[in-house]
Amino acid sequence: MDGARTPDRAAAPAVRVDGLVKTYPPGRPRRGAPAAPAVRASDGIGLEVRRGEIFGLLGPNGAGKSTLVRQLTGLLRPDAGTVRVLGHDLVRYPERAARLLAYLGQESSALDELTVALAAETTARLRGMDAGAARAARDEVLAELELEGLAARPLKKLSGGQRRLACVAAALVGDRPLLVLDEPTTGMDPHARRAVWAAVDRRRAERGATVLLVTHNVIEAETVLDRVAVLDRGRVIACDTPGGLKATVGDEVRLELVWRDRAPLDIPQIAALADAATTSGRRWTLRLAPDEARAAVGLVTQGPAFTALDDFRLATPSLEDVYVALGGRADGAEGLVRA
Ligand SMILES: Nc1ncnc2c1ncn2[C@@H]1O[C@H](COP(=O)(O)OP(=O)(O)OP(=O)(O)O)[C@@H](O)[C@H]1O
Repeated sequence: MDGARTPDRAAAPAVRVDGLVKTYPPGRPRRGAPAAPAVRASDGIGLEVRRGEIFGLLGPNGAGKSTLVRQLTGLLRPDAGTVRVLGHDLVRYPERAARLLAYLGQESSALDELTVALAAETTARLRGMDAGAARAARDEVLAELELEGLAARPLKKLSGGQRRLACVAAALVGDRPLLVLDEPTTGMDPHARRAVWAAVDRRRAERGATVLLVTHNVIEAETVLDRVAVLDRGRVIACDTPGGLKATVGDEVRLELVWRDRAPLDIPQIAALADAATTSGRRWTLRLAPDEARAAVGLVTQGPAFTALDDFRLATPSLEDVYVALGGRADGAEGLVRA
């Protein structure tokens, strides 16, 4: 057996990936359309996720996030490279994934015919719980995600956000040590989103679970993640804490000014600021060192400049700024959706 005698499995990281390569083969030409070229969706990926982390995979559409997690969960075989989950080699033994991790994919139509309650209970049974424990786990997760009112409804008759929430509930039963969640909050309202993040965090805090989260929602990523890997064209182009990544763009501060009518350029200091600003109608955006930003805020919040000012906002760089600074495709940056 692989690693049955491996003494250090207990100390192994939650996930360890080395040299992962996956190329989708070219498609066949179809009537009138040329053959689709081969796509190298994982291009030598190396990653380590520590136990107990909430670790994010961030990147634009088509960056290779889902391809990566499908290899991490034993669903897709890499062309080359290794995947170890809690010390288990999932390329050699993909069948072990089922007891090591819970995976919530982008599509989850498998549960469509079941009611919300049965989806959670059946998943718990499939994860090895006896009937009584499965019912208890079902009741607990439905209460936690405030789904009791929908318990008897089939998933296929729910709204998109409700359906997604029911799928999250099913993914969370059975206490798997690793939760792999691909865009779990898609389509959910803020209340449901908060319930999901609280439930995820509880599993980490109370049960020591590790969470690997795929997202392109920048705001969400900044608030919930311990560390984040930025993917672009099948490669990890950065991996750090959100704060560490933001530090890579320096300690610049973004200052946005919105003028009531037009900027008071007759004030010399404002005219000087204009040179450094990117303007869009009445809106100016400035990237400044913290002391310059402080001085600029002082300038525009008093006297005649203040009279001309409609609004201002001071912000530290976002992960979106980082992504662009790291050289992510300009078109890809549009894939980073704000909440
Ligand atoms: N089954 C497939 N056959 C061929 N190419 C594929 C297949 N699945 C994905 N791809 C291609 O592989 C690349 C990576 O896709 P993937 O779905 O992993 O990206 P992603 O980062 O998850 O994107 P999104 O944010 O849109 O979900 C893309 O160029 C995509 O078109």
